[in-house]
Amino acid sequence: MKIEQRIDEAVAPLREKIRDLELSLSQKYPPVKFLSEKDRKRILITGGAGFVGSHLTDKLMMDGHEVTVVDNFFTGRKRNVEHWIGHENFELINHDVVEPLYIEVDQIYHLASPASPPNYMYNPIKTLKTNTIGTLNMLGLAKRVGARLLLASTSEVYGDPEVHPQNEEYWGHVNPIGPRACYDEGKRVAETMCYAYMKQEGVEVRVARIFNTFGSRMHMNDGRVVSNFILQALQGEPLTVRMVRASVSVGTDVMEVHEMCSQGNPEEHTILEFARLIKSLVVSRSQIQFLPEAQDDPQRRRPDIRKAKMMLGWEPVVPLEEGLNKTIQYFSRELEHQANNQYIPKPKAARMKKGRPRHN
Ligand SMILES: O=C(O)[C@H]1O[C@H](OP(=O)(O)OP(=O)(O)OC[C@H]2O[C@@H](n3ccc(=O)[nH]c3=O)[C@H](O)[C@@H]2O)[C@H](O)[C@@H](O)[C@@H]1O
Repeated sequence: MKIEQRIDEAVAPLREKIRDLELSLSQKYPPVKFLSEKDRKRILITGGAGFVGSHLTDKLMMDGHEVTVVDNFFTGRKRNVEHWIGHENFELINHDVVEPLYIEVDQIYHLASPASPPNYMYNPIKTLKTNTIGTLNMLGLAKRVGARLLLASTSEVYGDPEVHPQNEEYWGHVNPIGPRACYDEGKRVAETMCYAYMKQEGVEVRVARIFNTFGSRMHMNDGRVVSNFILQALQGEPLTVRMVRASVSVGTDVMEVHEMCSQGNPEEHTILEFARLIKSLVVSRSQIQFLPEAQDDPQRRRPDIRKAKMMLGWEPVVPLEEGLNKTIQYFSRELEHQANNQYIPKPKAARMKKGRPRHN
């Protein structure tokens, strides 16, 4: 290898570092409203570096509040909130909610938990601990400091529903020992804990049962249907259809919730329709591949959002195709980012003298 080429290779990572440094020095934050001391809240978001949590962080920061994000980065990523790092209203703490947390806050948005089936099934005991011990810790904090707490729950509390569409009065149909139980039952007991703290200790609680979501900042390995299909279509791989049931979306709407509400897009589509739609939006040549159904996979789900509409005036505002197109753009950029980063020369292993390595 020529000497110039070797120098170039050695200097490339330094160039990259200088560029990052320059970027961080010239960093401008998104515009933030000014709130008086009286209106400004100190808000804790557990799981605030995740897909839904980071969008909520943006909304509350831009509204002018002080936001503390707590994340253990199992599925969350620093990249999702890096545009706020250094802002005087923002703090990022690497912490696992399974351990107690002692801080002063006015409101808690408790979102910490893996949410996609592959992620929550990866370590079911940890998923249970996060949703039970983690929720107890956050409710304990809410009680101590007099904060209001919102729990991000899930339509999975309905299990494989026998009632369609699902409203808040339906108690659900969950297999308590099946592969999804760590999440379904974990969230069910988390809801139970919220209402016990409300009744016994007077803690103000809110519960949002969020249905299947997709949007920017989803992890590439999330494994939920929309991100899987988009990535497969973009990479020309077969779209893996396991089920022909209904699914729903909330795009990236940030929701305001009071009391208990089911929230999602009541527009219902089969999984095959999603596969075909995504394939055509991506203009992909991918095939559609039919796989066997997963165990305990719910047959149909659709939220009845009448209560959310009546009490909060909430309804989804992002049309399906618009949400899908934005998500497609996001994943295309992610794939590009990944491909570009592959060209950065990896640091070479330290050269060793010939002979056996010594261990001191
Ligand atoms: O629906 C919900 O309420 C819940 O959505 C997800 O659960 P799920 O809908 O099972 O998530 P997906 O993995 O996106 O599955 C949706 C459907 O698509 C199918 N699917 C998934 C992935 C895939 O590659 N192919 C495929 O056909 C699944 O078998 C399933 O029938 C999350 O686990 C929950 O956090 C969320 O609340």
